[in-house]
Amino acid sequence: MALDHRLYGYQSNASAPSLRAPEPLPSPTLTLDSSVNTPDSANVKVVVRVRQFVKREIERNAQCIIKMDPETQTTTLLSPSGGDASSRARKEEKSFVFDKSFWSHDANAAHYAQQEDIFASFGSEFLDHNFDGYHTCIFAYGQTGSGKSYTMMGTPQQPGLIPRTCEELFDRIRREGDQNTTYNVHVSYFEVYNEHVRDLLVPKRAGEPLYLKIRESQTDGVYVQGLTDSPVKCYEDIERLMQIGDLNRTTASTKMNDTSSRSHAVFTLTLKQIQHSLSNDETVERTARMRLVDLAGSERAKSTEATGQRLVEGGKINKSLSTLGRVIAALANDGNQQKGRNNRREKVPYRDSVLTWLLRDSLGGNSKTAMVACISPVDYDETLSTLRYADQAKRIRTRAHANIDARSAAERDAQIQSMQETIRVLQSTILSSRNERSERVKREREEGERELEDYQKEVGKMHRLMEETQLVSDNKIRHLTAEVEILRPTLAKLGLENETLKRHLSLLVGELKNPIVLPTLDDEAKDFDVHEDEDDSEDDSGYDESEVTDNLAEELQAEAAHIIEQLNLFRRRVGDDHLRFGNVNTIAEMDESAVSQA
Ligand SMILES: Nc1ncnc2c1ncn2[C@@H]1O[C@H](COP(=O)(O)OP(=O)(O)OP(=O)(O)O)[C@@H](O)[C@H]1O
Repeated sequence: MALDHRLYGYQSNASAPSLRAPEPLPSPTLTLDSSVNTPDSANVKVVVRVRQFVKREIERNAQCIIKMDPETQTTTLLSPSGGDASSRARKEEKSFVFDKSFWSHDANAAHYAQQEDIFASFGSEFLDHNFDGYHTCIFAYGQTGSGKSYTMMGTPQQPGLIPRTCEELFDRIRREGDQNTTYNVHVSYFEVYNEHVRDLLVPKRAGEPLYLKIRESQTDGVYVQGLTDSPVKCYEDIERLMQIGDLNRTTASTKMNDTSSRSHAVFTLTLKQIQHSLSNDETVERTARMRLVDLAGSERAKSTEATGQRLVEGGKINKSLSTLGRVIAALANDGNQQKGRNNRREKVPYRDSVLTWLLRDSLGGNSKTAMVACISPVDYDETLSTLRYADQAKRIRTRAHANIDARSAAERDAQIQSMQETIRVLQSTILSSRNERSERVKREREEGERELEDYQKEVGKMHRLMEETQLVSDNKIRHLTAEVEILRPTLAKLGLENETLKRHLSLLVGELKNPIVLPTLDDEAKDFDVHEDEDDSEDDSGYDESEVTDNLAEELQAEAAHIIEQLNLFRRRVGDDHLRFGNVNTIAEMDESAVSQA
């Protein structure tokens, strides 16, 4: 698992009941391992899954033409029986080796792959990458009705990769997360339908559908403008959003599938881990984006018997999938020839479809990517086409790097300020272009609109940054308050021990200075002779007990002063954060209790 506890440990000596003052509380050292920012070049991981027969196939007594070898991970497409001699000759047996070949055809088979097996084989590994700060993408590809939605989303009884990834994400944060790190998770969900982007988290409205624009920026790459990006605190929040999204997704019944997805659906989780250091107020941010894509299925009009709207949809789906095919082929070829990046960018036809344009980074850039090729157990041609796609995808190499950013609290504040300034400039530009009444109005209006969009984006970013800063601060306050609470009994105990020792010492010093001498019988006999010599009776041993006890008292006082100094340090740190971010009640309470303890 990827969470590195060396970075997170925060030790407290509070439980050690000794007279030693506690060590200054160590803050975790935030270190950036330079190796994590070296791009990690790796091949796209490709797995294949064959589903069981569906009702219509059982009814027509279909024959399974897929064989899988769990040892070698080979998937074999068998030549179907029946048909004429020329078609049998054309449909010969073909074998392919993948990272995994999942046999989900026959539930009684020893190597039967359930939903949890798919997640365990790479969903979990991809989450490790996300916690390390890498972007990932898993996409399901295959003909209509081959099991893509079942694999990605699943059913309430048999949840697929998306719900399992989300649940495991929050489980890990709960199990392994630590108090020096703030975890911030956001979810977006959109579909590409007939080459248009629709936000699946916004309810469908009557009338004109609301399509979103695709834009590109230097800092954010290609993105969907105005897409809902909902903050989520727990798995139940995501579950609710998934339900909204699935209700909004465009599906229809076709001859090949009762609930056929008519769009490509892109579910994105963004995980931001902000790790803070109490000693220098620095933060290290790891930002990872997980894209989980359920593509629409390729389909043959002959098989689906689609007409009208369904036929148009099918055409668009096939067109974007064929662009995806060309992108995969170009990237695979590029991976083979090991050409430079600039060369790659020119050749790969990302811009030829909305889907490939949006997935550009996931397919050939900064992402660790996996493809699940879903196949039906019966259709030779469609399955061969899917297996060929998958075989090509194996050769694609992506170059992922960990998205890690270290900055001080001052830099965070400076960034917020600079954003405020950008927003101010954009606001005034928009206002002045609105007031302008020249012949260039149209062009300027368009520019104004673009500026307005930039403005809205900047405002959104600034809000996010402020929200994160607030979360980090709350976390630090919680952390420091907890430390003070842990130290409180030790401090009280030390105070008591200190008082008792002081009393003992003063008694001891008093006794040494004025010893009480009880008379003995001999003394009584000599009773009258000793008085004159009393003041001269000095100890000549050289060991001055009063000096030792004085030293001890000084040491104890110094330790007590050190403890008080530590407490004051806590108060100052907590005070700083409260001054910056508010919460007056708590600091007042802490001040009171700290003063009373001191
Ligand atoms: N591994 C599996 N085990 C059991 N049933 C499955 C499995 N895979 C798919 N199915 C069933 O097969 C049918 C088609 O699956 P699904 O809707 O996931 O296909 P799809 O590839 O998403 O199709 P489309 O591209 O048309 O949306 C569904 O009834 C689904 O429940």
